[in-house]
Amino acid sequence: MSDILLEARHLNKTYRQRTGTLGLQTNTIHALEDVSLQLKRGTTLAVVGESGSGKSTLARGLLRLLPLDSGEVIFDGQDFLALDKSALRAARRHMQMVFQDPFASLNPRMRVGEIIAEGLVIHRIGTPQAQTEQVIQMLKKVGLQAEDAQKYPHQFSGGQRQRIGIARALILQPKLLICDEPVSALDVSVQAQILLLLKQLQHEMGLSYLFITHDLRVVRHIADDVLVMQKGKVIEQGSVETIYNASQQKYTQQLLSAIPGHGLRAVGA
Ligand SMILES: Nc1ncnc2c1ncn2[C@@H]1O[C@H](COP(=O)(O)OP(=O)(O)OP(=O)(O)O)[C@@H](O)[C@H]1O
Repeated sequence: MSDILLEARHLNKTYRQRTGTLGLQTNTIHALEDVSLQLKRGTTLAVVGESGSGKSTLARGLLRLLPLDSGEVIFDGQDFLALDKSALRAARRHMQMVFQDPFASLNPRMRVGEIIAEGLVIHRIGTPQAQTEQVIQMLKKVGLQAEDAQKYPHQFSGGQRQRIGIARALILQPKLLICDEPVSALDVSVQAQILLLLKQLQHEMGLSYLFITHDLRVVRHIADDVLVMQKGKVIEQGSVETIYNASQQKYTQQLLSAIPGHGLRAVGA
């Protein structure tokens, strides 16, 4: 078994936008240009870049939630983009996503227990009783309580709602978790708790994370490796230490300089 869980090779994606008063002209946006990456099992790869750099397009392309123009995605040894419908459904069980806004991504009319159990129900895993037990175990794992299964999302704080989002994503025991700005909507003290929880769960469950963020402060706490994107291109990649201590790129240095305490050390160097 390869120690690489996810590999992307030369991904490209363009969007066409209608412009002009009558919308008769078109403008091509290169959202991904020759993007390649490798995520090692049990580790975290952070994808960093400012707004519009292509991070969400990359996440959605990797999951086949949007079609890519070209490139290859190898997930757990399989040519992911070539899988037929039933093989894709089976593989999707092993890749789950945690979203930025835990309120918008949780159905307000469903009880928390039902939200977390949904993956088990869709994939017809276990009896209703076994599903209930698994949901309760998962609630405890993410720092919530069994009684919380009966409540609705609006009864929780932002941080607790993100715990629910994480429980929902992990109930199927996936191999890969794609986290799309999972702490950006939270207060700084709550961010730290959620990052700590993600780290503990990674260790306990042997998870691999692709962690998308615009915030290099967060990266330092969670990532092993970092990939920096600008305007659809990978401009730098390496271990978190290399990127923090010896970034070669002005753009990365500028992102770093926005971190309080990191200073302007390297900018313009
Ligand atoms: N459906 C779409 N149609 C046209 N252009 C799009 C579409 N989705 C994204 N884009 C453009 O593609 C580029 C990359 O967008 P993307 O959302 O992937 O970046 P991002 O780094 O995730 O940004 P953010 O942090 O703001 O979400 C941007 O220029 C964006 O305007």
